[in-house]
Amino acid sequence: MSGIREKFDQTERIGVVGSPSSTAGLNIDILGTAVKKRLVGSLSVFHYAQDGNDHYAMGQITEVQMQNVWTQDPTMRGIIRQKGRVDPITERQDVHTANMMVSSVFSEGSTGIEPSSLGTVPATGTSIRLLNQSVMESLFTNYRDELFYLGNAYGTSIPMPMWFKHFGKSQTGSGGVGEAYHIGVFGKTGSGKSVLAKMMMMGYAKHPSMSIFVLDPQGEFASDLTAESPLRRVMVEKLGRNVEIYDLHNLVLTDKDLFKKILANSGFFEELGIIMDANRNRAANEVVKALQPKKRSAKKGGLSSFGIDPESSASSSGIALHHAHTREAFDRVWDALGQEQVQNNIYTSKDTRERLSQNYDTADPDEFYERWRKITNLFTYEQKVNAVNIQNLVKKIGERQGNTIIIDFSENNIPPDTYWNDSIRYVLIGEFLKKIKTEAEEAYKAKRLLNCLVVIDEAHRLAPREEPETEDMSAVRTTLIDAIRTTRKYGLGWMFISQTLSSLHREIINQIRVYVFGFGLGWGVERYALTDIIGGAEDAIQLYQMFRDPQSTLGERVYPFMTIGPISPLSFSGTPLFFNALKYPEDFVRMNFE
Ligand SMILES: Nc1ncnc2c1ncn2[C@@H]1O[C@H](COP(=O)(O)OP(=O)(O)OP(=O)(O)O)[C@@H](O)[C@H]1O
Repeated sequence: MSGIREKFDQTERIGVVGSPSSTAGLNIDILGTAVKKRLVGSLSVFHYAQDGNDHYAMGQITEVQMQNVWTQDPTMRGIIRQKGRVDPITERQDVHTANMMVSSVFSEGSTGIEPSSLGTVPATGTSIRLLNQSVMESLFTNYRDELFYLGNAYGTSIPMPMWFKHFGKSQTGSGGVGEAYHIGVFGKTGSGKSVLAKMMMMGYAKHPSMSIFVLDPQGEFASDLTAESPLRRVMVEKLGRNVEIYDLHNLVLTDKDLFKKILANSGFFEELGIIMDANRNRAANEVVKALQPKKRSAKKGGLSSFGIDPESSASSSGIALHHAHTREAFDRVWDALGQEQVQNNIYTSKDTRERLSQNYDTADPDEFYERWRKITNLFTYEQKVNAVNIQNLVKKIGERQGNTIIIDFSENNIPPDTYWNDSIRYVLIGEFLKKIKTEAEEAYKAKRLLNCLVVIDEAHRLAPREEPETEDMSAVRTTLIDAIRTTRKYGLGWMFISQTLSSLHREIINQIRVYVFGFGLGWGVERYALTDIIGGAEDAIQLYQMFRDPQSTLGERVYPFMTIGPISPLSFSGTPLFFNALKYPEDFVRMNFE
């Protein structure tokens, strides 16, 4: 036997089961010896018999109440008002009660400790004790290698056991779930959510078979991994993972339609007075046609050689997209835009066509070439270190398991000669999302699970609840929602990091399985959104509202979180758990990697 009963008997008794209680929530009468303890958030445990076996039920104390009926009597009130206290009554007659939310139950049978459930309510008078590390260790001996720590139970110094199982098929000892979880990490700015998301990422990174892909619009993960940071030390030195970081200095776009889209939206045509969407799109088509092989001289490949055949660029037959940045390519395009037939294709009405013609004649080609070069630089391999296209980059998560790939889309990492704006950022992210989804589908068709976590920072910008302002943003939102709906069963999970719940698309929130809430969502619209998710569990909301803003605390900062979902052996009933994040990096690295 595990000796758990002896250890249990040695733990501190804080109260007894009181009445009324139910399997959903227990009422606890707090013992006089425990009323001066900080109990809210404490992990507590009780022993009871169910189906002839010893059972241990665990949970957190969510609320402590005090009542003294004597002091509510009007006469007593009067005396207390004058004297401040009535000795036999004030304090002595105080009755403290607490609510305990049971989050997990284990039974001790002949085969050892096994998960069970609270199938009955223990008798009044059943002792409630404070869970200590020694009991916890006995309970989880079988899972010891899988446990991972993000924090201590709220308001205590007891580490809260958690686990981050990979998304692949379960092999002996590797504990895969065989499907992915979508995860949401929420909290207002400064609540510590980015740090927590990184800690969770490291939890997953412990599995050598799991790939991690980070879409990093702020460059936060990238900068943390480039420098000699704790994150880098853990990922590279301790876990021996292959970490690759890419930004626009490396990325090469290859898609012809993407080129048309970017060109049409780049302002290039506006400078020629081509304003309306439809006309700009037609103009972009004409540009692409101009780069294609001329019909009479086309010897090989025709359309299919466009953008694919690296040898074709200099030939008169066509100019490959990755050579479009050359002056030769531009001259050909510029020349085409001056032709009457081409202008006819852009504008059907005579007036507008003539205006275009005039604008063209007075335009300075050198100036236009400068603009052209910045756009086409997105599509070239030249002068790029480790040049890689989106397709090949995404393949890295499928071809070799255990890769960690970070794509930095931040403003401060744009090469000087490259055209860049928010719209392109969205278009690029959209391309990544589509390719990632395809990669997962292909793996699944080949009877593999991708076993990959995609981390998306600033998720509310990519999938806002309100209708996005532009078509590009709207397309990204649709792609993202579509991807997360379908990829779970392919072993592809998404971790969304966001400052808000209320402005993130509902469909994303609905698909999330593991929620982590940091400080700052307890009021106004955020509170509504939160209540919606946790099903109106008032106790939990009240405890969540006691969280203090880490940015305005005196002394050492604590970063409190509430989590719901299958990331802890302490919670398989879906009840929220409360913890304070471990001090990062010191305590976190020591607890998990040393
Ligand atoms: N567990 C922790 N231990 C020590 N310091 C922490 C911890 N969590 C966060 N911090 C510190 O608090 C600050 C804010 O944390 P973080 O960047 O994670 O917040 P955030 O909620 O992601 O904010 P933003 O939305 O602005 O990115 C950082 O300086 C970080 O180093």
